Amino acid sequence: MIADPLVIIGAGAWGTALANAAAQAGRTVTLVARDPEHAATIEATRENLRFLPGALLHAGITVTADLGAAAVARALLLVVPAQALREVARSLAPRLAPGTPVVICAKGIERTSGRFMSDIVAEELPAAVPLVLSGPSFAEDVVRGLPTAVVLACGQEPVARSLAVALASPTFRIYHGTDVRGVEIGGAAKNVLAIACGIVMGCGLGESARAAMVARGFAELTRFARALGARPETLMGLSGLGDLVLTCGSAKSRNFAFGEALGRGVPLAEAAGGKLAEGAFTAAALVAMAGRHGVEMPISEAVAAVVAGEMSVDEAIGALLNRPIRAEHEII
Ligand SMILES: NC(=O)C1=CN([C@@H]2O[C@H](COP(=O)(O)OP(=O)(O)OC[C@H]3O[C@@H](n4cnc5c(N)ncnc54)[C@H](OP(=O)(O)O)[C@@H]3O)[C@@H](O)[C@H]2O)C=CC1
Ligand SMILES: O=C(CO)COP(=O)(O)O
Repeated sequence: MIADPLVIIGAGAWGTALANAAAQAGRTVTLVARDPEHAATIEATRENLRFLPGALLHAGITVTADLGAAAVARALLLVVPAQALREVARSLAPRLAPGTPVVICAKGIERTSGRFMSDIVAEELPAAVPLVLSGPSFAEDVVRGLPTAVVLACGQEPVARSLAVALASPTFRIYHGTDVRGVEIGGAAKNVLAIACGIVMGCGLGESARAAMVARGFAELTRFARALGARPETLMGLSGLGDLVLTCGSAKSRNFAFGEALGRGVPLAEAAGGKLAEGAFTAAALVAMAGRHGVEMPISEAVAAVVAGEMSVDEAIGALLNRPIRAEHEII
């Protein structure tokens, strides 16, 4: 597939890291920032001081604030927060050539509509070919060229395969697949579960509690995915288990760090420390969707209640610890 020029919308931490990874893979990359001043500073310093300091941009990357760059894109990466994705997709609609592959890199569910990111792209960019990229990948690792593996899913298998080849490198291994729903569920739900693990650690409940939380979190995420028609094996892969293990086990995760701060008693309004914790926005939508499908997600429900200010951290922990004793695989 011809993926040049590759246009990346969103010059935050992940957009910048992906720009470097794609340039390393040989792509011609344009990185589009929202703020012209931010774009000019990155272009001049070759560093994204605001979101990813300490990493130099690959020489082949052009930085701009002009969304019009999307008009010549042979492939486009959408790397803005999940709650901004619709607005950004809508503004791209008149600019994008029909049939352009649009890779969703945000991990979340739209709060106001309860829609997945691929549904939003289908609504706002009906002529595009939607793909979802997800998996264990901290921007600061990827931008340094540390190795990881992610998954790229598209309903059209040949598009997923050829774009994976176009964007991959030995240190940024991209597997491909067709289970778009499964891949996006993994990315969205793990953020909520990472908040739960952060709370556990912030409260000092210990590593055993965290491991139990990961396992029970994985159980509820798999139940949810199955009810929504995703393939269970997708959730056992990079976008489910892989990313869950990463973000539930590292304070480098903003979702985990947010939960950890809550667990330490930092007030809700300050716990994210000005950083993006996607799970805080996704939790309520995830739980509502689970409810509509008759799926029990007690950990996600507890996180949703805490981030909505409806339950204290102690009450949420108490509610989870005092659930009835059941057979391990009883809840469906
Ligand atoms: N960071 C990571 O390691 C990874 C992140 N992701 C996902 O990628 C997505 C983006 O995260 P990340 O890059 O880390 O976030 P950052 O907070 O680092 O950056 C967000 C970027 O989006 C821009 N933005 C915010 N709102 C809008 C809007 N309404 N219109 C246009 N641009 C907007 C911001 O621009 P401005 O500066 O002008 O506000 C900023 O450049 C999230 O869904 C995250 O879960 C996925 C994998 C890894
Ligand atoms: O998705 C990520 C790593 O795969 C990044 O996690 P955070 O958004 O929690 O930092």
